[in-house]
Amino acid sequence: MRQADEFTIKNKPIASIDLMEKAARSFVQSFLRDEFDANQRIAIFCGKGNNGGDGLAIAHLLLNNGCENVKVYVINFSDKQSDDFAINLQRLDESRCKKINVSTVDDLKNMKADVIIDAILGSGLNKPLAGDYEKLAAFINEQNKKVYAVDVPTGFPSEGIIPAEYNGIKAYKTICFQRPKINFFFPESALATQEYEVVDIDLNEDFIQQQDADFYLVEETDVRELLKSRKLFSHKGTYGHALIVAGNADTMGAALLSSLACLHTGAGLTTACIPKSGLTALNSLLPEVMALPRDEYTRIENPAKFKAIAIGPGLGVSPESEKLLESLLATNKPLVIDADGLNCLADNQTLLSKVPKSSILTPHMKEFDRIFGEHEHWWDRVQTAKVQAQALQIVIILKNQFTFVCLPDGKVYINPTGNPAMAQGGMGDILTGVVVSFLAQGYSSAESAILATFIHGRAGDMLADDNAVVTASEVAKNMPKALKAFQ
Ligand SMILES: NC(=O)C1=CN([C@@H]2O[C@H](COP(=O)(O)OP(=O)(O)OC[C@H]3O[C@@H](n4cnc5c(N)ncnc54)[C@H](O)[C@@H]3O)[C@@H](O)[C@H]2O)[C@@H](O)CC1
Repeated sequence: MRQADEFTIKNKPIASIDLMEKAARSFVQSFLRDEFDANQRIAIFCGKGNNGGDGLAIAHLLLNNGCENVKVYVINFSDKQSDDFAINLQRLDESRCKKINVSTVDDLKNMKADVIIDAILGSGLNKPLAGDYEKLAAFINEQNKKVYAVDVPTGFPSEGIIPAEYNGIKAYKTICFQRPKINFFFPESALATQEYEVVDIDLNEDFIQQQDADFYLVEETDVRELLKSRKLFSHKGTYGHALIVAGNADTMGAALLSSLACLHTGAGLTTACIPKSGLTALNSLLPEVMALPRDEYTRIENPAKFKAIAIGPGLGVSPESEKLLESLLATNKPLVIDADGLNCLADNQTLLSKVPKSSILTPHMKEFDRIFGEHEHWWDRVQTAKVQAQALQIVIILKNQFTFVCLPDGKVYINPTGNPAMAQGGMGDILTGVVVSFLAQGYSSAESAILATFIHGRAGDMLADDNAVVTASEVAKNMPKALKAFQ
């Protein structure tokens, strides 16, 4: 973003102070949509860098928009100030805005506010808060008022490890500029902001798109570009045969859910390899799905006849499961490995090096740590996933509210769809069904992983518009609708 700021300033042409003004205007537009009440007391805390400069411009704009009770608190903990902060301070001094200089937190004894705007430190944060800054953050948090953070809450790192003992400002909402910060996608960000909104500040989009980056946010346009529509004269053979090796006597539901999702995302044929005890359930609930009955001696004969194979949901961890997995690994054909398939890898790490290239692993946090080691911070976990995807030349779908799809070339795609209404058992099983379905239809492993996570979350989002909780089978059955929206 910093490079984009510089590029925009050099090439647009736009002076940095005007870019700051544009950022402030975008912030105010969003803030007033949420909070407009001309009588509210609004306290704006401004540091002396560009984040503070934004805060000063915001004060000006709020006054011009009818907010009469705006007070600016200039945080004077350092002598350093940015040029644009100085320009905006001069402008503010010439206005009727009330301004208070804060040299220590004690200067805030009489501070009263209904809403607080945090423009103390932004993306320039280069070390954890300490001393007066830490005290100030604690003071603001203690006010128990709605805090709107400008670009990023003070003390919250935009990238890198988020300390478990977070001591920065706890924002009600963060209004950030042009792109979300990577760290907003980690669960630890809930410590710093309840929500965030991204506002456009007219940075040069072509430049941003051209940048080589490690992290990409998947957008609807990407999905639209990747998804192919079903063709005239096509038949079931066109869309591939998927095999799902899953289920056990007491976890047959996982196999059924995976198969259901595979079916509803368009694989030409779906076969479920399940224990004999599940055949009645499969035949009565999913008549379109074929069965390959399994006992402890079963090996998949002629795996080459399947276009794509998934193994793991509800499979159980046992020597038989491990042997079955090992036999599939030996085919050297990319596999989708989930749940107990992953647990077998964790139990027998020698299998990891045998995972065929372009296979797709779909672990949640615990499964991931069982295989690749404990991680205290999500930032580190994602870095490990990135490194392992490259080292093993596989795709790792690291599941979370925002799922990270780590590709063999080192790129990480962040999936923005999905919601807490989907936090229920079986959701992972259906994701596996969607991934193997796309793989069977001829998409590459990377494409299958990106498309599956997006469509899976989107199908859930559509249902969550009208429902507080959505079940895995409902999400699976909503896949055709989610897909149709992209045709
Ligand atoms: N042209 C631009 O660069 C734009 C920048 N914008 C704003 O500028 C912000 C970034 O501004 P700056 O780079 O000036 O940095 P900040 O305003 O975030 O921070 C100011 C200075 O604080 C110091 N600092 C860092 N960590 C500290 C700590 N823990 N304790 C005490 N001091 C610390 C650093 O020396 C840093 O340069 C963005 O977050 C955004 O709000 C927007 O106005 C959009 C345009």
